[in-house]
Amino acid sequence: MPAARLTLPSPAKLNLMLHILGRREDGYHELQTLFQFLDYGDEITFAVRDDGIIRLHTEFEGVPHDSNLIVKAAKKLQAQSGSTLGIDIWIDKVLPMGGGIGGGSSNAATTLLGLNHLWQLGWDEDRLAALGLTLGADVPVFVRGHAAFAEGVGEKLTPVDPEEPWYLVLVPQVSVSTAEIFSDPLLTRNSSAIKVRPVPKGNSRNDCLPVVARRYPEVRNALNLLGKFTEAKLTGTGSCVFGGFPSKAEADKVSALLTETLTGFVAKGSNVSMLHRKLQSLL
Ligand SMILES: C[C@@](CO)(OP(=O)(O)O)[C@H](O)COP(=O)(O)OP(=O)(O)OC[C@H]1O[C@@H](n2ccc(N)nc2=O)[C@H](O)[C@@H]1O
Ligand SMILES: Nc1ncnc2c1ncn2[C@@H]1O[C@H](COP(=O)(O)OP(=O)(O)O)[C@@H](O)[C@H]1O
Repeated sequence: MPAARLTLPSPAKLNLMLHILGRREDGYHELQTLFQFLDYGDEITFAVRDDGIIRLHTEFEGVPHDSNLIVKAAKKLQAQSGSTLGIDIWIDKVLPMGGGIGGGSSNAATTLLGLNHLWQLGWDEDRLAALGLTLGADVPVFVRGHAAFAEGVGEKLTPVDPEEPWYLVLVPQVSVSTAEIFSDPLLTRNSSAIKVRPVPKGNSRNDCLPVVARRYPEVRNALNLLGKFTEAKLTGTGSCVFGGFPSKAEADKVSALLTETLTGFVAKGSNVSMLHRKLQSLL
């Protein structure tokens, strides 16, 4: 019998590269991207209720209760599994919203995996990932929990094991709308598909970067500042900017210089999500 209460991590992700290959008829874009997790994220606490009610107790600025991806994920799982149980949920939110580090998608995945465990549904990862995709393109990789090369709109995943450096992630104080970037006429949408695996070196660009940097001076500034110390990259559609370092000490050193004027954090890259490491430890 699993415990009726559980606290689980909800890690961030980085897109180590992101190429846009084209636009589908439904308006969504065909991508090739490399996802890696960070050992850094939110913490979500779940407590089972026996009356079927789903309630998120933590308020989010600008996100109504029923639009929150945590609530949406819980309601979909309850409806599709036929469970009569409910859940109380609290979140310690540290991940910036609209930062391209996947906080909302990660929260949805942690909810799906946490409730699968607490409600004893016995769903396998394929089923949870398929449900997750209906909530957002990035949810499946968080459900699977392994760094991955992603294709399609992000749902075709091949596990990969890139290096796991320490990262300094800068958080410009702007929220970038993914839909806005993907509808910009200046976006490059014709990168050729990479056919060989693993992705050859020299393919680390993010096709969204020129459009995001043009629209957001705060992002441009972060790229310029970090670029003085290491290759500075954009994750997803931004706003976060990151660079890799061989040790925590080196990342901390640059962080101390830059975070005088910019918000940021240092975290280790990880090919196995800390959510999955925690779930493994419960078995
Ligand atoms: C591009 C990525 C890379 O990780 O950006 P970030 O959001 O993380 O920055 C993601 O795949 C984003 O996934 P996600 O944030 O879940 O996007 P969704 O909510 O599914 O889509 C938001 C909107 O972006 C556009 N969109 C999104 C994904 C995609 N492959 N093509 C698109 O054109 C669509 O207009 C869609 O309505
Ligand atoms: N639990 C949640 N955490 C974060 N954002 C959420 C959540 N639920 C809904 N959202 C909405 O999703 C948007 C994108 O959030 P997020 O996933 O954090 O950014 P990104 O896709 O840029 O990494 C937010 O601006 C917010 O309106």
